[in-house]
Amino acid sequence: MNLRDIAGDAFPELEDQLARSVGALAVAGVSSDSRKIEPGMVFVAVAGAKADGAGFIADAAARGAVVAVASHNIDASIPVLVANDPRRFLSIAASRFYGKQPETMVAVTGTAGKTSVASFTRQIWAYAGHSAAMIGTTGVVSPTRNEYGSLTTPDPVSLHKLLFELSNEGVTHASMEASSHGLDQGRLDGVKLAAAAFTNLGRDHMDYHPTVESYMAAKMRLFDALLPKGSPAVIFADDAWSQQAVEAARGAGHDVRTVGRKGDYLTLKRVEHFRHKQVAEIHAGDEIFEVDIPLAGDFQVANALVAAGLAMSTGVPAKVAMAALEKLQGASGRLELVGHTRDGALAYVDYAHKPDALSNVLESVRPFTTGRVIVVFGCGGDRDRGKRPIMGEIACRLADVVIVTDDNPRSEEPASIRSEIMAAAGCATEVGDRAEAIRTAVGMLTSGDTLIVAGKGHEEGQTIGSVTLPFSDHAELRKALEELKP
Ligand SMILES: CC(=O)N[C@H]1[C@@H](OP(=O)(O)OP(=O)(O)OC[C@H]2O[C@@H](n3ccc(=O)[nH]c3=O)[C@H](O)[C@@H]2O)O[C@H](CO)[C@@H](O)[C@@H]1O[C@H](C)C(=O)N[C@@H](C)C(=O)N[C@H](CCC(=O)O)C(=O)O
Ligand SMILES: Nc1ncnc2c1ncn2[C@@H]1O[C@H](COP(=O)(O)OP(=O)(O)OP(=O)(O)O)[C@@H](O)[C@H]1O
Ligand SMILES: N[C@H](CCC[C@H](N)C(=O)O)C(=O)O
Ligand SMILES: [Mg+2]
Repeated sequence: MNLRDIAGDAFPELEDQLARSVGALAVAGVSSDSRKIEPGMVFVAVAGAKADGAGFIADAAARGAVVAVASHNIDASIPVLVANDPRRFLSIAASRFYGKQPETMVAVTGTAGKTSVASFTRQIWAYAGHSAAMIGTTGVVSPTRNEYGSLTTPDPVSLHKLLFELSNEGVTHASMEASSHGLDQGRLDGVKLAAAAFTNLGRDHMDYHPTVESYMAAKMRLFDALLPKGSPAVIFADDAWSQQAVEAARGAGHDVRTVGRKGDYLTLKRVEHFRHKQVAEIHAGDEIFEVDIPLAGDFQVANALVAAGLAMSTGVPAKVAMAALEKLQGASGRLELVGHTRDGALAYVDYAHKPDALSNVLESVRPFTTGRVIVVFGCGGDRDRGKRPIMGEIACRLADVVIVTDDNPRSEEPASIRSEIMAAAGCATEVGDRAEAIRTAVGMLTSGDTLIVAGKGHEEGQTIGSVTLPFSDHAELRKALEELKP
């Protein structure tokens, strides 16, 4: 492949530059990280949060890059092409270089529920007989893979390499999470979407997005910049931001399909909560279904509806999608029942690490808790500080017992993170060591209580400073429950 081939016709500003001999250069790959450059590759210089890629062109050239792409002209030993938006160039070039992706791809955005929706969509497709994969916070799941991941939306080069591989492995359907960082940084540009979805909007990532409006605008890029005009846009109807999402999707010319109590594509008429399942009456056009969803938590019904909407919008009949909901497995660490005490108190791991998620999960378990709701949680270091007191207040308002502990303090002083939470959590006890906090909570459990260990979900480490030590809420919770048994 030559440079002209991987740029295609998406960059009018490059046409003259590519018409010269540089356009015919054979290209061995593309990367925005000079440390990953191998001979013959294109280096794309992007300005990031920590560094400016333009400062690494010399390093890339020394490692064998044949050409660089940047936002402005820079003197270098290799030709430098000037593109309006190097991040977009990176994504489009990666998609053209790898050239293949599963035929049916969907993406879901929203503050909470992305991983669950992506996972449920994969499960519904698989139930309908398709070879299906999901890509998200918990990693990659496909008929042949179950790999742990680090980013919710991978960087464009890793993403397109992965899509190429999945496609070669026979995967025809793939669902992915579109994080606001991913959308803002154009990581999904070049993915050919058949449908897209929105779950909800709450406070998150205020360290990255200056205002909630700009956070919403980043999410809406999924509809106004990525989804091809006229495609199905599945929108959860019962969130405070639903109407705005509907308007954004309609404005972009999409086929809007709302789901939820106020939904018109899938309408939730009634839901009964049981300890480990919920029975929902769902209307799909003229058809009425009574569905046993084998998961706890109101929010899982919302996620199941969004996933069913995506599956139906990509060809799965309503009847098959509804039958698949009865077989759903929760995504790892999302209100996941880990065990119980001898007298039946339940202990869950959950990934709530932002205010709305925490209030949702605490409210979800209340209906089936005859005793106390006990919560153990902390807040990550080097992340939005504003959410700390908000989460402290929510915990004390919605739980009966609150233990504040550490959750990936990263470069921050753990005690000062805890004290910012404690400032608004007068009811709480502070136990810094997370394993000890979990043991303390388990020791308090009596019949009818529910314990939620929130914030880390599927994570397998605790990052203190720059070191990540092995740590699993599941394992610590199981150990503590085991120790209790005589
Ligand atoms: C703030 C943020 O989103 N950073 C992401 C971003 O990095 P960046 O572009 O800002 O990079 P930078 O470190 O400033 O460097 C600028 C450029 O110089 C290059 N460089 C740097 C050093 C060098 O020697 N040579 C070189 O070429 C870098 O490769 C980069 O291209 O692009 C990188 C590649 O795509 C990501 O790995 C990186 O994720 C960091 C590790 C991260 O922690 N991101 C989190 C916040 C994130 O993206 N989270 C979301 C949402 C999570 C959720 O709520 O679900 C996610 O999608 O995971
Ligand atoms: N639809 C929803 N509404 C509100 N809260 C939810 C919803 N779905 C999930 N949650 C809460 O958010 C947590 C994370 O869920 P999930 O991993 O599916 O969301 P996510 O959007 O992928 O989150 P992240 O951005 O952290 O990857 C759950 O453990 C639960 O506490
Ligand atoms: N994708 C999110 C996950 C946060 C999970 C929580 N355990 C924390 O470390 O804050 C982030 O990196 O901000
Ligand atoms: Mg996720």
